Amino acid sequence: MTDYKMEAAIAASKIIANGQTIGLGAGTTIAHLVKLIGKDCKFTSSSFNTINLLREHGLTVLSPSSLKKIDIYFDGCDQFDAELNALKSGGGIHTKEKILASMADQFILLGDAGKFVPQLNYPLVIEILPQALQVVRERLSVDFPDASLVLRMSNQKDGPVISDHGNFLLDVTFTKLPALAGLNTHIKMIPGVVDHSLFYRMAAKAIIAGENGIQVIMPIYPA
Ligand SMILES: O=C(CO)[C@H](O)[C@H](O)COP(=O)(O)O
Repeated sequence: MTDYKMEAAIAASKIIANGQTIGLGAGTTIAHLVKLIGKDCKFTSSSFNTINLLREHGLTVLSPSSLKKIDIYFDGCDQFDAELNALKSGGGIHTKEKILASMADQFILLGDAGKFVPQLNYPLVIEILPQALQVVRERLSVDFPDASLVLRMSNQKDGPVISDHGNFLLDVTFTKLPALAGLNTHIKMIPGVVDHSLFYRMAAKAIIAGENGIQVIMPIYPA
């Protein structure tokens, strides 16, 4: 059976040029890409696992805090739509991922064709300062009364998952995702919210692989 994530990673590896600074996110498609890299580049990553993999492959890893910009940021996602709005909820590291995506000349989404959906319907995750959990929950339950709000719990220890920044993660499932432009700013403006997992109109292109081969998708914004 064809490994479509590997196919997408192979296509992505051909874009990388010697001397570039490359940012990498998390997940299985990115792990394939790390194994394929044959260029003399510098790397940075938002992911503990990806950093370890880069080091195992003898690649140069820089701290994101030492950089102002990067040439390309490649990352997977849970879902994306025709505007290349992406939900990156599962990994719980969207805050760092969004910073790297914003630093890149090009943010390129990678994955199998199943990630491309007509309408996003995956849960949104919100990173919240612990002291603001109750007030943010209350605000969300008033503003989005139909949404289910679930504090992400650890299955490896007692208590909630703690983010890389010492915060909580709240998974928000909407019956229907509200209009994305408004949702993007509305959630971000709630005091106590660090960031949410909707990457609104940030990606420059998506490279996906499926039954029809490799597709490079550019964002289409309505007039
Ligand atoms: O955004 C993410 C998690 O929130 C990851 O990048 C995504 O899940 C990776 O997917 P895959 O393992 O299919 O490459």
